Amino acid sequence: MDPNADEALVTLHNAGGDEATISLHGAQLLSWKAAGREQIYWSPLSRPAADRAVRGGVPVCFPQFGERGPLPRHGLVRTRRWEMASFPAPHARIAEGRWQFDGLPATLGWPHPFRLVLVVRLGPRWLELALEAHNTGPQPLDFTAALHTYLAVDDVRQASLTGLQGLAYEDALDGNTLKTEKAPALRVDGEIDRVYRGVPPALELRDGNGLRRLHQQGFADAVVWNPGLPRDARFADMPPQDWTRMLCIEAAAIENPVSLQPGAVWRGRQRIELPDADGFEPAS
Ligand SMILES: O=P(O)(O)OC[C@H]1O[C@@H](O)[C@H](O)[C@@H](O)[C@@H]1O
Repeated sequence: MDPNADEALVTLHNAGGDEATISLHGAQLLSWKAAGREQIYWSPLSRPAADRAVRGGVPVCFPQFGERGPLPRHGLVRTRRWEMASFPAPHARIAEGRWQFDGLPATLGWPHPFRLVLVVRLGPRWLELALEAHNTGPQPLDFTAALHTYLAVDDVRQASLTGLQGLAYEDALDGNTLKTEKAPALRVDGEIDRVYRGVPPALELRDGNGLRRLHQQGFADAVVWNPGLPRDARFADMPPQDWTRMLCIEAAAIENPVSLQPGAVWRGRQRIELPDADGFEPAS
């Protein structure tokens, strides 16, 4: 990698031949190749640049999810350069890399100092992103956060997501009205933007290429988002027809913001598994 480039990329390789690529720009995972295919959507029109978010991959949203506060949408860290804190050993059974961001009031214009650490672990047919937030300041730190995962699907209209039935969700397309999910398997055939509360530890996404199981810990909520056929300039960074090729399933802490005391650490993670793929070994 060119260590001076804002978007400098690092690729993790594990012994089973899986790969994951992460950019220093936002510590954003851009690609995960496993079981012979790309598992993550990344827009071919997106270009990482200082102060610009990248459409696709796994943006880290912190310390504000969406527009639920005074900060830019999805917070302060997805558009900043992170540092690589430890490099992966080549071709280990589980490849691991660690990225770090120090949020300083002088550079962010936000009064609460913090440190974020993102650990990416690439196992046999699974990928885990673990986020740590450290309150390095003298006051309590309140935040919302998400791992905004864009999953690649062959056609979202043929996909189904199970595990949400019976959960309360906020429907952003209906003024954040609180509703209850009735569908045993959620199907997406256009725009959707929901925050599901109190999600179970595993959701299952099925599409023409098989099953992906999504585990989350530390994050109580899950966002399900797809823009449908994009209607405004905000999505100029994505080919319009690509809405069928992606579905965001985001591990999130939104409904109950996290309150961290000085010196305390919060941890949340999302793991995506391909349990039916050859070579799958569950995480230990
Ligand atoms: O275009 P952005 O800033 O990356 O946001 C994309 C989407 O992110 C989702 O998490 C939100 O629920 C949506 O409301 C939002 O449109």
